[in-house]
Amino acid sequence: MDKDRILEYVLQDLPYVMYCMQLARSPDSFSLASVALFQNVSRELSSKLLGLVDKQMSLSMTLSKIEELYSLETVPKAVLDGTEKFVNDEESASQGMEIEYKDVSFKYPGTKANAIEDVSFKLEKGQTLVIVGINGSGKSTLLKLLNRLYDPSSGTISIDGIPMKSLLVDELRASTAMHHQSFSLYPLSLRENITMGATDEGLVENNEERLAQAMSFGGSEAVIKKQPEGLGTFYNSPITLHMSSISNKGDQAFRKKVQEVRKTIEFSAGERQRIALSRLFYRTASNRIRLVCVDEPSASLDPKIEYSLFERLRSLSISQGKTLIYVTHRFGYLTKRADLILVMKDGKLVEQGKHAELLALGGEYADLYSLQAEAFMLDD
Ligand SMILES: Nc1ncnc2c1ncn2[C@@H]1O[C@H](COP(=O)(O)OP(=O)(O)OP(=O)(O)O)[C@@H](O)[C@H]1O
Repeated sequence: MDKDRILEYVLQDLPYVMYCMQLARSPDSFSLASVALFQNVSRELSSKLLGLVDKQMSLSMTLSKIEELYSLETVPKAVLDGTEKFVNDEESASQGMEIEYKDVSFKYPGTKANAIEDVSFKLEKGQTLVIVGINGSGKSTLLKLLNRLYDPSSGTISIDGIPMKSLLVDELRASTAMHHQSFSLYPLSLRENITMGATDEGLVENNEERLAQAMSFGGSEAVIKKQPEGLGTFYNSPITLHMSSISNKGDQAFRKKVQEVRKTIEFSAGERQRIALSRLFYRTASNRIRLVCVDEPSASLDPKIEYSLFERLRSLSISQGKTLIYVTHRFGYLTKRADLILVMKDGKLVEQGKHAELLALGGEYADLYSLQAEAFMLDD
């Protein structure tokens, strides 16, 4: 039996307890009518107290969630912030970002082996880099270091010739649009899920054209269209947390709205990917973004869709002068268009160059390339 029921029983029996006690103390002064009255009052009291307990519990749950949110502010940064300003205005965004890794090695905290070892390469402003290699070869790690989620264990990464560690992290991140493999969708409306990444001000609310383009480029138009509230549909809304005690009576229209919002959406992995990619395009359209990074969206996208995604990103990057880094398992179409290809193996950069140069080498790239039968079929 739960504690609410126990409390209810105790309060219901209270009049009889009082009656017996009073009877023992002064048998003449107590009537059955007063017991009935007392019972009515205690029933009222019981329901009020139960309501109060209910409210207090949902209030304390809400307060502890709020406390958790505020505690996020005090989570220490995993990397030390730099002091140098990083220019990310409209003019610099149209020039892209120069990136240089010099003898960079990195070991994840608590692990023994290096995830990447002695990696050196240079990417000029506005160029397209494609990183390839088998699973676990260190491709994602290269991007994580570039976003300063971690710092190299040794070696240096420079941006526009400045050591990355000396730049202000927030400004550097504000100039980068990054789609990680482990992206998240948040318990907000689909509109907010797409527009939340914008780094420029004043555009989040009212830029329908930019939003429509992001949905179209990211391939989420059809996914959003079939949702009951379109862009206003909540993705696994947190409303159940706060509205759990809403009564069955009350305003019908309000209850209907709450029920709509409470519905959870089931998205396939590919559909989730398309929403997240639309977020990337929305952010990329900002005039502060100088670098666009995409980490292997191929797992949930078929080859044709991945090619068109890459092509859109590439033409956007070229027309707007942004630097583009694309991590993929698929060769051919993508790598042929890259200014630079990095081939990773066991954490090492084993080959780098352009498609034709690497094919001529007859090494790792040529081996992997020859295994990509489906890429040949779809290649132009
Ligand atoms: N958070 C982590 N903690 C410890 N080790 C990690 C972590 N993330 C990755 N690694 C290890 O670092 C190495 C490189 O991983 P990384 O994810 O960079 O490879 P990848 O080439 O991107 O792989 P995939 O193609 O599977 O995405 C692997 O050995 C991996 O197990």
